[in-house]
Amino acid sequence: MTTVVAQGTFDILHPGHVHYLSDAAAMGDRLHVIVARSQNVTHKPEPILPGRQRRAMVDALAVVDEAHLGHPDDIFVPIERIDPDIIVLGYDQHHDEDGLRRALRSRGIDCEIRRASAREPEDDELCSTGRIVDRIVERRC
Ligand SMILES: Cc1cc2nc3c(=O)[nH]c(=O)nc-3n(C[C@H](O)[C@H](O)[C@H](O)COP(=O)(O)O)c2cc1C
Ligand SMILES: Nc1ncnc2c1ncn2[C@@H]1O[C@H](COP(=O)(O)OP(=O)(O)OP(=O)(O)O)[C@@H](O)[C@H]1O
Repeated sequence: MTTVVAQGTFDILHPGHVHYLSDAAAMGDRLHVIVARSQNVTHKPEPILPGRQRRAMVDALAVVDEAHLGHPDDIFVPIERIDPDIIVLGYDQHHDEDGLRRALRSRGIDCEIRRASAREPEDDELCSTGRIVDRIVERRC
C-alpha cells in the first residue's frame, strides 16, 4: 500500500487542481491531501473561500481518499500522522526540495519527494485561481 500526499491552497477548484491530484493519485494506492490554512497562505492574495470549504470540496473529488485541513503552525505534524511514502509537489510550487528533504529527515520522516506534471489549458478554460478571480472582477464589477 503506497500512501501519497499532495498539498496546496485549492481556492476555487479548476482543471489544473484536478490534474495535479489525479497525477498524484496515480503514483500510489491512497491519496491524502493537506489543504493550507488561510493564515499560512502568504505568498499570494488571501484565499477567497474559507479553509473548511476548500477542504470539503477537495475531499469530494473521486481521486482523493482523505483531505485534511493543514496544521496552523507546523507543516510536519499532518505528515507525521499520515506517514506517506511519497510527497508530490505541484509543478509550479515554490518549495525548496532539498530543504524539504533535510527537514523531513531531521524529523525522522522517511519519504520520497516527486513533482507532478503541468496541465496545458484546453480551449478557453482557466487553469489558475488568480485568473478566475481576475475574470470575475472584469466581468461582474
Ligand atoms: C509537505 C508539506 C506539508 C504542508 N502542510 C501544511 C499544513 O499542515 N498547514 C498549512 O497551512 N500549510 C501546509 N503546507 C503549505 C501549503 O500547502 C502550501 O505550501 C502553500 O501555502 C500553498 O501553495 P499553493 O500556492 O501551491 O496553493 C504544506 C506544504 C508542504 C510542502
Ligand atoms: N494548470 C495546472 N496544472 C497542473 N497543476 C496545477 C495547475 N494549476 C494549479 N496546479 C497545482 O495545484 C496546486 C494548488 O494550486 P493553487 O491552489 O496554488 O492554485 P493556482 O490556480 O495555481 O493558484 P493561483 O493561480 O492563484 O497561483 C499546486 O500544486 C499547483 O501546482
